[in-house]
Amino acid sequence: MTKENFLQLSGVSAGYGASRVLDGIDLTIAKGEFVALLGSSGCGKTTLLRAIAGFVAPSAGSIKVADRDVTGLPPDKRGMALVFQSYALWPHMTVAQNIGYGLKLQRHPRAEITRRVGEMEKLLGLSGLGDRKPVQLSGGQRQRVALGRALAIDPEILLLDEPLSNLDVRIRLTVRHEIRVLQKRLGITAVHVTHDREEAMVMADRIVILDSGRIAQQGTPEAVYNRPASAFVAAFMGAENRVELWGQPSPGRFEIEAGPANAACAVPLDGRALSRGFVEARFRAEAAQLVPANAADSVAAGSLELSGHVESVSYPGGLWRHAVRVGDDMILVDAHKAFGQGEAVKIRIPSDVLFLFSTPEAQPLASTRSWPGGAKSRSLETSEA
Ligand SMILES: Nc1ncnc2c1ncn2[C@@H]1O[C@H](COP(=O)(O)OP(=O)(O)OP(=O)(O)O)[C@@H](O)[C@H]1O
Repeated sequence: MTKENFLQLSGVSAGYGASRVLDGIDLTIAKGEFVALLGSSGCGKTTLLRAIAGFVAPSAGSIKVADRDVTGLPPDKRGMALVFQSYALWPHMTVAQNIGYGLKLQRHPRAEITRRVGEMEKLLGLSGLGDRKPVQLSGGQRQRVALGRALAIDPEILLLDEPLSNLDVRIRLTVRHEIRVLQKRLGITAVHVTHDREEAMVMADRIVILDSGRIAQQGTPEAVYNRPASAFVAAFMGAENRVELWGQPSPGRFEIEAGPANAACAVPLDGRALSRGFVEARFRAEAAQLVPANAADSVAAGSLELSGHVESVSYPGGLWRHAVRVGDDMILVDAHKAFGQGEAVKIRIPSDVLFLFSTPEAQPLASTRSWPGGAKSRSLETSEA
């Protein structure tokens, strides 16, 4: 074993009865790494965490910790601790008894339990609260007790199942930070299930995005945010605006042809695997620039320009949000100033924040193409990129 493959899942499939939830998961986690499992509801995050913990038996594949095959081991023999969303504290026990619970089960001497509980209370800022019952604590304090109970048994791996989702937003930000600092300080390996993108981004060293029981992409927060590998990941990471374009690769560039609502442009390929045909373009509301339709300045090389009309304007805070009708699509664009309802506008998207993915229909070569909505291409002037 090296430090890099401390926790190793190979071909793990699992499900409930006849329904398969996880499909051949290969995942390697380094010692001391904080990995977030991110995905929409029902994609299998919790099932994966529970398979690692030993509460769900894989139907195929293996799970190893430091080269030790733990696939067939019961949860308490895996050197892991699980923290739930619901805290799962014993209501009749004090804070100290709750924190010491796992140690008591492991039959540690009473003096050692007292010492370890004291350490945990100090570590988690719970000193002085040892005699309280969970009902006498705030949500954030309760979650810290649950964390203390998990850490008290000195696990090699900490598994966190949406531990912050019951906390109000302000407390969540604090506890999020506390968990991260603690995890780094203790050098503990952590796997954190969440459906909150921002939480995964700020806490994790690496994000693993699941889609229907498979890994859609994994990488640093920066990598999955800025270089999504698929339209699914792009949308999940906030690039919800979507338009369909037609283009073809040329050396080093992807030439996008003018369409009913877009000007022609040439986007640097930058290693993207794109084929001739339709592509799905995705971008974030804040990544695009909104300008009046009659703006005289020329668009930057490689930027995509779309034309449309403002349908509605709102102010969610910080920037003005515009819903812009572009052909059949509704595109959201943020801007520092508000444009008028009905105003003709252009949306400019620089190439580095424009994600392009070939669609399944990308391959066929058609001499005359019908664009969605029936309009033929070349209804906009071609701008040189
Ligand atoms: N005990 C169970 N018995 C049968 N099916 C289950 C069980 N637990 C989960 N499932 C199903 O397995 C699938 C994956 O569930 P899982 O809890 O792993 O998803 P998740 O990604 O954690 O979702 P969420 O974010 O909503 O918690 C879902 O379709 C769910 O209905």
